[in-house]
Parts: sequence; C-alpha cells; structure tokens
Amino acid sequence: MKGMTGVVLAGGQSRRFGSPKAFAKLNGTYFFEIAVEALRAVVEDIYIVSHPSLVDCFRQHTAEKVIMDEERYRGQGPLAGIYTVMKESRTEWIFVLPCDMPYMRPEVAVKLAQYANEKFDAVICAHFGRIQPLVGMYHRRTFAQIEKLLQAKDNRMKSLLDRCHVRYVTEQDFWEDEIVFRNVNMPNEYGDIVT
Ligand SMILES: Nc1nc2c(ncn2[C@@H]2O[C@H](COP(=O)(O)OP(=O)(O)OP(=O)(O)O)[C@@H](O)[C@H]2O)c(=O)[nH]1
Repeated sequence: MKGMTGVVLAGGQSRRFGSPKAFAKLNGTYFFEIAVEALRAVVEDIYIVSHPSLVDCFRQHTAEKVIMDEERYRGQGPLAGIYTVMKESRTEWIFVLPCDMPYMRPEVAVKLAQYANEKFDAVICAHFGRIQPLVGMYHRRTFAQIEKLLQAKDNRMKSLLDRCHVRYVTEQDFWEDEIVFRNVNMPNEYGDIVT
C-alpha cells in the first residue's frame, strides 16, 4: 500500500528468552522474517528497528533496511522504535509488527490494512479482548504525542493509545485464529507446526 511503511520492532532485550528472539526459528524461518513476510503483503518499504548489538547480525541476514532506535530514546521500548521510523520515513502511516509473534500471517496484515482511514490516529488489533498495540498502524499525526511521551519517560503504549482516536479491530471485524497473536517470551512457549 502506498503511503505506508512497515516496521519490525526488534530492539528488545529478550532477557526472558535468553537469546535474541528475532533470530529464533519456527519451521526453519527466523522470527523476524515471519514479520517481514507479513508486512511485505501490504507495504513496499520495510524497516527493522533494533539496537546496536544486533544491527550487524540483521544486515548479514536480510536485505531490508536496518536501523537503530534514536539514541536519545534508546532503551525506552517499542515507542522509541515507532518514533525512530516515523522520523526516518515520511509516509502517512506506519504498520508495526513485533519480532516475537512467529504465528503471524500475511493475511492478518492484509485484512488490518483495510481499516486505515483518515478518521483514526491508530488502527490496532484487539481480538478476543486483548489489545495488541504492537500489531497495528499508527498515523504520522501521532508523532508529536509519541515524542512528548518519550520526553516525559512515559514509555507505555497504552499511554499513547489513551491519547489517540483508535479503531480497535476485533474478531467481529475479521476472524483470525487466536494463535497468530501469541507472542513468545520464553524458549518453551512455541514449537514447530508439523504438517
Ligand atoms: N525498536 C525497539 N523494539 C523493542 C524495544 N523493546 C522491545 N521491543 C520489541 O517489542 C516486542 C515486544 O518486546 P518484549 O517481549 O516486551 O521485550 P523484550 O525486551 O524483547 O523481552 P524481555 O527482555 O524478555 O522483556 C519485541 O518485538 C521487541 O523486540 C525497544 O526498546 N526498541
């Protein structure tokens, strides 16, 4: 989709996982590639936003653009990643996915993208009663609000959503299996799908 940039958030510490989650594999595919593939269904331009220790590793494994969280806000979580890409790319919308949802599917991105609408500041998945702030789209007009929160050291995605006009997309809008929104924090929380 024109006017939209894809973002894989991959700047976390993976402390609970014990090694960088982006480079864990499901069915032979790196987790971050699963997110890239989903985004690829709706955008041309994709950024992987990570931290300095992983940048070289990403560059060895992907042709996508790899950038680091803006230094000023480094360590402030996904909000810093979103801020960084909004600064870098000039598109109206950015479509965010985390690097730790290995069951994510391109169809989810395709269906969600249909809800991008000038009336909203953000379009966020909220299937089965669970808001997923890292699965959704943020309009460029949220940039000033994001910056304000980061400056105030309020890093909560919820703080941003509370200040935005959000379209929450639920299972009433389109059906998806619950598993696609499962995020992996510990090594024992996922397994290959045997077909
Ligand atoms: N760009 C960016 N992404 C982040 C940052 N913190 C977390 N993320 C990403 O946000 C998603 C959810 O991260 P979490 O599972 O909450 O945190 P984590 O640091 O990866 O894992 P833990 O260290 O175990 O908490 C993952 O895709 C992370 O890579 C950050 O500071 N910058």
